[in-house]
Amino acid sequence: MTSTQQELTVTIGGVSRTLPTVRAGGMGRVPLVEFIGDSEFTNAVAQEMVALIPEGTEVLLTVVTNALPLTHELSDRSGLPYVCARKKRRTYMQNPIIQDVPSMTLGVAETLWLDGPHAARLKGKQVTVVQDVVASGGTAQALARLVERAGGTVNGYLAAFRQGDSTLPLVALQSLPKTL
Ligand SMILES: O=P(O)(O)OC[C@H]1O[C@H](OP(=O)(O)OP(=O)(O)O)[C@H](O)[C@@H]1O
Repeated sequence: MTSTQQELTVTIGGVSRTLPTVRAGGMGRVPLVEFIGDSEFTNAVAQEMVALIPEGTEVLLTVVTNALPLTHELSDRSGLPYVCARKKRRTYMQNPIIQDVPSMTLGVAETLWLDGPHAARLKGKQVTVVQDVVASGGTAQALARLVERAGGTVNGYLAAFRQGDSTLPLVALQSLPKTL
C-alpha cells in the first residue's frame, strides 16, 4: 500500500487501485473502496479472500450495495451459498426481519431488511458475515443480529478491508487508514 497526502493505492492479487477520497466533516479525506463497476478488482479481491473464509462456514451473509458483487464472486469461488440483506423494503418481501444499524462512521442511520424466505436459509446454519469494508463495525453488528434473529449462528466476520479500530473478531485482507 502506498499513500500520498491525498490518495492511497492498494494492491491485491496483483491488481492495483488508487482509491478515491472524500472529505468527511472534520475528519479529513477518507479513502473509498469501490467494487461496483470494477469486475477486475472485485475478482482479484474475492480470489484472495477465499482462503480467509472461516472454517465451518455454511452460508455467507452480506448487505447491498458495494459488498454484493464481492460476495457473489466469493460464493462462486467457494461454492458456499449467500444471502443478501437490503437497505430498503421491497413490495415483494414476505415477513422481512427488520434491523436498525447503529450509527456509522460515514453514513446516515440505516435499516436493514432481510426477506423472510432468505432469512429461512440462515436457520440452523453457521453464517459468516461478509463485507467490503468494516469501519465502526455497526453494519457488521446489525448483520449479526439478523443472523441470530433468523435462527442461525455467527461463525465469523470477513471483510476485504478493515478501516478504523472496530473490536470485532474480524478477518480482513488489508487495513486502511481512517483518513488521509
Ligand atoms: O463498519 P461501518 O461503520 O458500519 O461501515 C461499513 C459499511 O459502510 C459502507 O457502506 P455504505 O454506507 O457506503 O453503503 P453502500 O455499500 O450501500 O454504498 C461499507 O460498504 C460497509 O457496509
